[in-house]
Formats: sequence, C-alpha cells, structure tokens
Amino acid sequence: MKNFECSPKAELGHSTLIRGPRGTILMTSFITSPILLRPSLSRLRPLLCRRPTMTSAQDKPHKAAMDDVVSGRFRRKPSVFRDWISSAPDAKFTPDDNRYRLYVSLACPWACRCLITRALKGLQKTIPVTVVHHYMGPKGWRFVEEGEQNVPPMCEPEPLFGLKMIRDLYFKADEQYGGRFTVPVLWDTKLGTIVNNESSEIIVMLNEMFNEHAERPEVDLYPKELRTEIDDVAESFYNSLNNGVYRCGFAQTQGAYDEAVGELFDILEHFEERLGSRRYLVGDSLTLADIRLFVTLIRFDPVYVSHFKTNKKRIFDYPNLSGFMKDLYQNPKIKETVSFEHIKKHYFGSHPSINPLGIVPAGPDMSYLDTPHGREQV
Ligand SMILES: N[C@@H](CCC(=O)N[C@@H](CS)C(=O)NCC(=O)O)C(=O)O
Repeated sequence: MKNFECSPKAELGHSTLIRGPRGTILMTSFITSPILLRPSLSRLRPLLCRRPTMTSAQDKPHKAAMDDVVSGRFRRKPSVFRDWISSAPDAKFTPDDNRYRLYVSLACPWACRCLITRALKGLQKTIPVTVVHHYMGPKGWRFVEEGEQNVPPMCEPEPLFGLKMIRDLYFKADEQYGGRFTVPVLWDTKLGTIVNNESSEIIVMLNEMFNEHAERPEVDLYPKELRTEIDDVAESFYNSLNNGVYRCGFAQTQGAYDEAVGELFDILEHFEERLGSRRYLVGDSLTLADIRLFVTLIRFDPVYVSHFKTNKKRIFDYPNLSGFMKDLYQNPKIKETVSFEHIKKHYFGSHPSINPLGIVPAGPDMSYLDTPHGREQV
C-alpha cells in the first residue's frame, strides 16, 4: 500500500478517501467518528470532481446514488461541495439575509433534515426553499414547469434561472462537475455557486449562523456542551440506520442484504431501549441528533418496510421509537415538512430496478401519528 495514501483527516462526511498516485480515488472507507470539517474541505473538491476526458461532464449518462454498488453492497458517495458560512471578516460566504436558497425534495430524508432545522429556527424568510418534483428520473431530480398540470404540493418552477433539472444547478456551480446530483443544495445567489450539499453540515450552519435573522434564535439544536455526544450518537446510526435502509434496498446480493438488515434491526433495538428512559436522544431537549433519527423513522413504515424490504418489524411495533416519532411529528413546525405524497410517490416511482411498474401501495394508515404520544412522562 505504500503508493496509496489515506487523505489526512479527510472525513468527507462519513468516509475516508484512499488515494492513489496523482490523486485518483481508489476507494472510500467508512470511519466511525466524524469530525465536521469546515472551510478546509473546499480544498478537496477538485479531487472529487474528476475531469472527463472524451465527453463534457454534461453529456455523461446520469448515475444515481443507487448505482453506487460495490460487491453487491450499496456505498454512498461523499458529498462534494463542502464550504462553510461564517461571519469571520475574510469569509467567502457570510450569513446574510436572503442570500442563500435551499433546493430540496420533500421525499428526501437528508433534505428534510435541513427543512426541519430551518423551520424550527424560523428561517423561512431568510432562506427560501425550492421543492423539486418527487419523481427522480433517468437524469435526476427535475423542477416543475410553468403551466404544468398536476403539480405536487409545494413544488414551483426554478425561480432564479428557470432551470429544468437539479443537475443544471450543479453545472452552473462547476461546469466540469462529475459527482452525484443530490439534494439538498445550499445555493449562494451572490456568488452564483453551491455552498454545500451535505445535509449534516447544512443543519449545523442553519442552527448557528443565521441567529441575527432567525425568528427563534434562542432555539439551539446543537448546544456547545453536547456537540460531541450529538455527533457520536448521530454517527452511531448513520451507516446502520439512515444509510442502512438504503443498504437494504439497494443490496444486490443476499449476503449484502442480510448484513444490512441485521445491522439495521440491531440499531433499532438499541434505540428502542435508549428511548425508554429519555425523551430525546441527547440531553433533555430536541437536538440535531433527534432530527437525524426522525427523518428515517417517519419514512420507515410507509416506504422502507416494503420497498427496501426492511420488514422484520415496523416502527409501529416499537413503543418507544414510535412514541418518539409521534412526539416530533406533532410539533407543527416538523409536521409541515412531512409529505407522505412526496415520500411515497418518489420512492415507489423512482427506482425501476426495485419496483419496475412504479405502483404506489395504498397503505399503511399513518393516522396514529396524531394520537397521544405520552412522551412528557419519560
Ligand atoms: N450525503 C448527502 C446525501 C444526499 C442524497 O443522497 N440525496 C438523494 C435523495 S434522498 C439524492 O438527491 N439522490 C440523487 C441521485 O441519486 O441521483 C446528504 O446528506 O446531504
């Protein structure tokens, strides 16, 4: 291995890059304890955006995240744009009012982490949102068009440039972009580029950088004294749960599926127990860790159980996990970010290799989410 290097402290969200000569990326390996890297990550962007040789980047066939399968196992690629908003005097991206726009899908758990944080802080006016259509086709996410019929809830045509696809936004930021065209995207209208497309970092910025403009600056979802614990807990369920459901659904061998589903239900049992004696995952109020858990739980019974074959149990069968989920769901700011229409139509309609005919199941009945959660007593 002496020609290869593991990039120093290059925790790209959840992975470490193993690089060969001339910076070629040979593989990524999962790490257990991430350190959120701030502006320095932008240095790594060129390494991740490999330049095309024969065709221009725009001409390359679209590969969705679900194509990232190695030896039958789904491996999520690290996000590429990793700049940081800061009020430091020399900062490139400063926390100005109405300067940034979030591009999201209401189906996407990663994007909904950002929407929940934005809603809880009261940043709706400061950071406007554009919602894409729930159908992710062969070229990725698209915007609805002017005059389009049957527009799904909350969707609007792309307001800044009249773009058709999320991929167009990536090429506006970098015409040689070679990564995945994912949501969320935090776009800077001043410099005309993407600041960051990694939800675990966007939520930290939304929590702390815009207090001057927030309707609820006193809400702190990432208190300084709890940060290590929040990061450790959230990281402990990233690969097995948040990403674990995808590892089950996108597995291409029985062995890869068995491994993923085993880890998934082990971690669910663990958090079922943990939440038996505490209302929230860390401390005694809601934090980013809870948001990161919630976005996966809320999609579990309506989608993952059948679509991703995570059917050993439902969240409904776990009293503490389902109580926790109801507790968060019943917060009106969180509820407004949950659209089962987007969620169900996206997953069942956008993965032809899993559900070729795109038929969306009718159930389950999720009305129990509005019944008393009893979590005040925990
Ligand atoms: N690590 C990213 C993951 C984002 C992600 O994978 N988003 C999915 C939607 S759920 C996506 O946009 N996929 C587009 C594609 O696969 O082409 C984050 O947390 O922000």
